[in-house]
Amino acid sequence: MTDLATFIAGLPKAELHLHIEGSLEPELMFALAQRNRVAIPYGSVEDVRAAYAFSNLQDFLDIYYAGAEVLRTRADFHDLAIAYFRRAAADGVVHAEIMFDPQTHTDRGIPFAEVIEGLLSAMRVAEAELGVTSSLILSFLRHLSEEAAFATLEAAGPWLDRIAAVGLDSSEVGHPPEKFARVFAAARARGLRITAHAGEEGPPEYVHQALDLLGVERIDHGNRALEDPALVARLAAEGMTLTVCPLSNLKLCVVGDLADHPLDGMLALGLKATVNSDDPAYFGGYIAANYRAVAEARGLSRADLVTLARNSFTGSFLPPEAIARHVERLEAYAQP
Ligand code: HPA
Ligand SMILES: [Zn+2]
Repeated sequence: MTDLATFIAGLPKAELHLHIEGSLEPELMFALAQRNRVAIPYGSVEDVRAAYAFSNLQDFLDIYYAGAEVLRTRADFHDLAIAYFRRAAADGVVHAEIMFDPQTHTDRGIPFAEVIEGLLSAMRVAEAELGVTSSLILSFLRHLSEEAAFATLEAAGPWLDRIAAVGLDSSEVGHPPEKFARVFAAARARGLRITAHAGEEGPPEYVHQALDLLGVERIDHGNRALEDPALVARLAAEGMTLTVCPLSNLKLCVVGDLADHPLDGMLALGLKATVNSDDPAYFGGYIAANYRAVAEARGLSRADLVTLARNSFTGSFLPPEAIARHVERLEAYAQP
């Protein structure tokens, strides 16, 4: 490993923007297809990887939802999540807040219990064996209705004490946050924390709505907020965390080239940006690969990398004492 790669892998960090279904590697997709006797439209692992050429978010989502068809049982969700935790631990992740899309599964007849119990059992193993703590973010699919989101929140009822937050993902343009204002109010009333994808492909107005109508505590992506200086000033003044995903941005053509990625520009504007992997099996790398790629493309300093790691803890949904402990441990890495 290069010095930079060693430094990045050793830097304790939290991952705040990770779709567990997006960590389904082609090898596991094939294994689960066989185990569950599900047909998949690929002849080989190489065929799958070759299909991962996207020109926008929707191109990716079509393939991502098709891939999720192989996930059927609680053992599948356990195996999926434990594979992610192993990769994350090797990348220096000590805490992960993982999104899952229950509707992708319940709409295929998979019980909510199978999905969440499989994830929860992997989370217990990750903590006991890898020392990685984690929490769950239930993400509503925004291309579906408000009514369907309410039904999903209802289905989650027995597990609400094991779910940290709700989120909002899937096709952004045409599905503004305002569509889900009432569901998010209900989630807040049940004590859940709040995040939402906004400003990935959608306009700055969607970021305003996420703040004003959903009450988000952080913004997933947020790239297009940079088009609105007043919004940037507000996000900076409120100390709002942005969960930025450099390789995702490249693969979904949110940026044309990593050399033009706005990550360090965000930091310079006083925004609390973080680095995350989004859907690592589809976008070509886990969290350390994201740190490395953007660090090389933008010439980030070690101090910038420590700032990004610090932001990942301060932007997490961990209790304040745990955040303070993680931040203090980072001080050793901040020395020049
Ligand atoms: O990056 C994303 N954006 C929106 N929806 C998603 N679902 C998985 N990944 C994403
Ligand atoms: Zn995402």
